[in-house]
Amino acid sequence: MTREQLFEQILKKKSYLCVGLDTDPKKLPQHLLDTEDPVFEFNRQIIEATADLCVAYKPNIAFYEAQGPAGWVSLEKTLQVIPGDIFTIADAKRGDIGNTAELYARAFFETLNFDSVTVAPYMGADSVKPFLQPDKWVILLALTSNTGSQDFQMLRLEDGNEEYLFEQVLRTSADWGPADQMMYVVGATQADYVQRVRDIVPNHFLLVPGVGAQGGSLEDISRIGMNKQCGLLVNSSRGIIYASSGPDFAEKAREAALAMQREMEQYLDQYLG
Ligand SMILES: O=c1ccn([C@@H]2O[C@H](COP(=O)(O)O)[C@@H](O)[C@H]2O)c(=O)[nH]1
Repeated sequence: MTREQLFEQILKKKSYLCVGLDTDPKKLPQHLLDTEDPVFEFNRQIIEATADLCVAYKPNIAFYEAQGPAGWVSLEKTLQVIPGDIFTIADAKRGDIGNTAELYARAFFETLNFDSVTVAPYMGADSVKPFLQPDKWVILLALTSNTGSQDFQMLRLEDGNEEYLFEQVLRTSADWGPADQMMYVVGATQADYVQRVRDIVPNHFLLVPGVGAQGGSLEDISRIGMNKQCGLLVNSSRGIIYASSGPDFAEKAREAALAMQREMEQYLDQYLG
């Protein structure tokens, strides 16, 4: 999917919501457990209930890998029921030497036909370049939402500018490819630093996890992070897909997604540059 197509969807749906399909077999509603593929059935109903409210789905690959071969089957079937105009993100956090990275890119872009994949930039340019493909996106971890982001990302560099390491990561990696093939992960819990991110990458899309269960503010991230093409995909996983654990799970997921979409509609009116 191109940047223009993504922006078109954002304007059409008045939403920059990404629904995280972090489907944990242990958290599935009881009544789905005797279906042929409970994980797929759960995802199918979540997608049916939320597809008109979101512009992206982000299965976190760990939830599928942990199930062995059956998990990959559930993931493949899930991708087949996601409407073609919705952006798909393989949250896989890969990163390896060039020839291995090529195989990761093939796995997610060709075999599974995802639009994008998350990658850790720690191994540098050659580990990222194989993901720079036409109409596909690489989403680099920049400033993550967890407390461990302090350990490395927030280290001050002794380079005279006293920049944080995450700023150097943004500055260097922004030259690896065009802004219409690269996004950055920036946690919603990091609102205090989002202006610093925007000072370095004003035009890139940011994938923003960490609202809802992790406590990040949708308002703050929208006010500080939005650019002329919105430039934000805000993810919520548990807050939407586990809004209820009962037979009404899909209905409650829709209500949670609708609440976020309505808030996003306001921010698009207010902050779209
Ligand atoms: O910095 C990061 C990078 C990735 N994630 C992932 O996003 C979702 C968040 O789920 P919630 O249930 O909405 O908290 C999950 O897949 C994480 O692995 C992140 O949280 N922070």
